[in-house]
Amino acid sequence: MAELENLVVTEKNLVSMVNSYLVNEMDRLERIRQLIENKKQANEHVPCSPNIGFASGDSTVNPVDAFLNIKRLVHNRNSLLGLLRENTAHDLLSFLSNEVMPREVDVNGAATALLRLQDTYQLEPTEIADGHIGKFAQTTSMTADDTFQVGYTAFANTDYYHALQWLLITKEKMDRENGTLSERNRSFTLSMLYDYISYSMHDRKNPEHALWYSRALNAIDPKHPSAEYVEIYQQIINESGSEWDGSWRNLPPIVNKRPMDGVFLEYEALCRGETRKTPKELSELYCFRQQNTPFLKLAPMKVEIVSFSPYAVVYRGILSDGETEHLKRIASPQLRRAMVVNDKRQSDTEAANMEASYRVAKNMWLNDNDDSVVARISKRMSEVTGLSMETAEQLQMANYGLGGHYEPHYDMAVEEDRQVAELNDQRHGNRVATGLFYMSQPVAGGATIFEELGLAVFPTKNDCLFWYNVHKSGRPDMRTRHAGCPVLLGQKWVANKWIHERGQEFRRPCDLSADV
Ligand SMILES: O=C(O)CCC(=O)C(=O)O
Ligand SMILES: [Fe+2]
Repeated sequence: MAELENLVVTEKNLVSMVNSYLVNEMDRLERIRQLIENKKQANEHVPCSPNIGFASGDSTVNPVDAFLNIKRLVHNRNSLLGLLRENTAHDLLSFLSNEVMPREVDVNGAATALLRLQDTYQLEPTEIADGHIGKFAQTTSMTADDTFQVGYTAFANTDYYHALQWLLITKEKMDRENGTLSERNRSFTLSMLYDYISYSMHDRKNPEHALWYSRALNAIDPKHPSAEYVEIYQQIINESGSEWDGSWRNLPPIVNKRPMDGVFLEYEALCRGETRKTPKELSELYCFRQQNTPFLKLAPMKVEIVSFSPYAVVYRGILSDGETEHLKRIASPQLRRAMVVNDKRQSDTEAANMEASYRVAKNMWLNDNDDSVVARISKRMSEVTGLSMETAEQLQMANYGLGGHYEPHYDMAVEEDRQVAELNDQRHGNRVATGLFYMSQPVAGGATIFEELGLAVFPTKNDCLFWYNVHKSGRPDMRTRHAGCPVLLGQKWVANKWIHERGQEFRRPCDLSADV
């Protein structure tokens, strides 16, 4: 998202580069035309034969003619070769190969992001297709070609639930657009559309509709490889005892329920702000001004408790606008696609730093030694939390992508195994606490949610959400499972400060009871 503004500039640059390419290219073609024109005129003044100079038979071999002809031919050949080889597209080609230019995978990524937003925020696909982002914004309406791209992306990912929705919208839009957009201007054909709808209908258990579209495909393109499915669908219908009479009017209603496997319903509800806090629980929460150190006496911190157990607070206004903007400015050029460590969903051999669809963001790290603002923030964090930052990680800056999110996860290592042992050896113990700084305020979406706690915190710029990931005993607190919801509208920038166990022995001592 941080790069989208640059893309607008990129598009403007592209237009001006294509324009100057066209001017150069027309000039080059004109020079080729003139060369041939001159040649034509020159030929008119030269006797037809034996102008090559080496004519056989009885024609006179005139050495001067021969010299002139050879010279002219060589000269013309070189000029023509030079003009043909002149590569005026060179700059344009290298611009188009530049990594800032979006590629096919980005179109697919953006389409997948729309589908994620549709599910999480319970948006109607028809509304999205007409350019409505919930109640938040109205933008350009999509054409049949646009909605086909979304449906096709889902289809290619074997997500037939979304594919069916978006392909049917495409069909409807196409019927409405008839005449204004010819097939030549579309990236798909009617056969493709009927083929994909038919298969999606079949997958979503609508055999009558699958047959209907298969027949339609057969009618327009009898040689299409999928046209033979007509018989298969007919058989499925016969075996199902369907009472359909074969007419369009009596087609049964389409069924297309969202498949629920791998769906985090709790997560999505919290993202929409449907928290599970009772009025009583809410009434117990409070805010206070923290003034327990000499520094804080001079500059009290506004603290808002959002959960008592595990302890989680929001430090209001812990950053200034100037600091936030400074950090985003220095981070922007270095943002790279975020990797996840030790991915549990992969086999051990693949477990390394990797991209994952469940974490869609770009990030980079800022070191205390590199920048005085970064160092100042660490110091302030130590002041308000009472914890040592000696063993904390660098500040991780992250900018979420289109529909960017981070699915439910723990920040600390949760297994009493090699992972924790490694952390103890090299990384100063487990991540005892997290400070999540909000560096921007998305217009909609992008909450940080805690599934177990039924808690959703919506980002507010310059604030920091802080919580303990482990009990005082050092045991991981499994209630801290949390997620970053997809951004519906606007920008989401965060910065993570992960604080480690070593150095906190006297600041947060072990308690007599294990799980406090
Ligand atoms: O962006 C958020 O709200 C959560 C981010 C997060 O949990 C993380 O980066 O570990
Ligand atoms: Fe996290």
